[in-house]
Amino acid sequence: MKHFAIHATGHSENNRFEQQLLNGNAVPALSDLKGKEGVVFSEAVLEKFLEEDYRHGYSKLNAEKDRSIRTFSSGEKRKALLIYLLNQKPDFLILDNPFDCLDRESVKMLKRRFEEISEKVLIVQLLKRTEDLLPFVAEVFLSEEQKFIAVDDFLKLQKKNQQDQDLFTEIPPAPGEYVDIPEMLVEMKNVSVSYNEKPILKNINWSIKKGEFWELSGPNGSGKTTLLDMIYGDNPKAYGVDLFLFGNRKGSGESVWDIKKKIGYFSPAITELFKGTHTIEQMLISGLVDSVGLYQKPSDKQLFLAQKWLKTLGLLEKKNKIFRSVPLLQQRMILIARAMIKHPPLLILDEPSTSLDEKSALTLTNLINIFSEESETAILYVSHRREKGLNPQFVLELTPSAEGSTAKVIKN
Ligand SMILES: Nc1ncnc2c1ncn2[C@@H]1O[C@H](COP(=O)(O)OP(=O)(O)OP(=O)(O)O)[C@@H](O)[C@H]1O
Repeated sequence: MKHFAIHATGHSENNRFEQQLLNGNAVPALSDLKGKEGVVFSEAVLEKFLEEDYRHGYSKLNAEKDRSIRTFSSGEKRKALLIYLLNQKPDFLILDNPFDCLDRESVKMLKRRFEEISEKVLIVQLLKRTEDLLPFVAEVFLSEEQKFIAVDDFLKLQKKNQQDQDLFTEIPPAPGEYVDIPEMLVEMKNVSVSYNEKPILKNINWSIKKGEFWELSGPNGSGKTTLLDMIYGDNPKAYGVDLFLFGNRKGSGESVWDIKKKIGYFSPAITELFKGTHTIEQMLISGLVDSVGLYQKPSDKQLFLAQKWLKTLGLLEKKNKIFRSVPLLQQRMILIARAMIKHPPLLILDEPSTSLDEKSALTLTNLINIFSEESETAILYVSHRREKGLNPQFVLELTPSAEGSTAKVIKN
């Protein structure tokens, strides 16, 4: 059986390409599959199950019936989906970037599993990262050129592409200065968290100071999102523990809204919040006023700053384009720049390179490194993938155990 991969880059103008493929239209090899039973492993399919769970309080993915699938960590949700799909005994399986959000061990385990099922089931892998390429794939279809090439030629091409990367050399200035920001932005002292008596985090001691660049890492379910949520969200677990944000104990004094004013935030999930018809320029400016989209006339100063960022990102000519109409990489860079534009005391980037190909991820890494060097912002970067070239000063590594995850600080 000949399996294949389809490579779509973040630069591709045609974001609907994957959808056409899933309908069996764009690639002849896929139209051969008509009449056969196929299943799709993708974020969109997962979302449907989550919605079902939201509406009916139950989803077919949920093995642990006493707990909503929505409370599973992102890795756990994906594993549950895969088990469900394979139980359908499909003729073919479309894997839409199956390793996004999974830790190394899970990736290894899944790769072995895919190898086994490839003996009976035809696999089509929608691929962004070369390192994710499944070993039994024979040919790669290039979505931009609309042609198949051999795997070896594909790997050579990717290597060359990564060398032709544009580098950022500077970032636009801060709009103003934050006053009364203490040296210690985040401080946790012996913080432990459990859900339904299951320990998740154990005695976490962690402090983030002004201007520091941190990476938060750990396998699926180790508690990264829980920690982030305690800082940025309104996770009730943040109250009643020794967690201090910008000098105040969380839950006393400052409101969540006041805290959010001092934090820039990006996670791929927020892209979904921007369903309106805002232009790229408006999207950037909305980062200065902490709104989802822009609903007031921008000042000259705001327009000037947006102009500088658009120039830095090479998007000046596209400033009046509707945000949702531009390619994935550009949407990603705009939302990350939106989080950076106010030079917040703390910038949180939650899995910012998800769904990007290698070259796009390098571009993003370069922007984050430069921002860290040239601004006074502290950065907290969360990811499973060790991005090539990313320069955090410290890594907080979570290691799961039966009593909850413990944390270790690694200095780079
Ligand atoms: N509301 C909740 N109720 C019960 N358990 C929960 C709840 N929220 C999270 N958990 C559990 O807490 C653990 C930590 O989850 P968390 O999402 O913080 O992990 P993570 O490191 O971000 O994982 P991933 O990398 O897969 O996103 C997981 O086992 C998860 O199932």
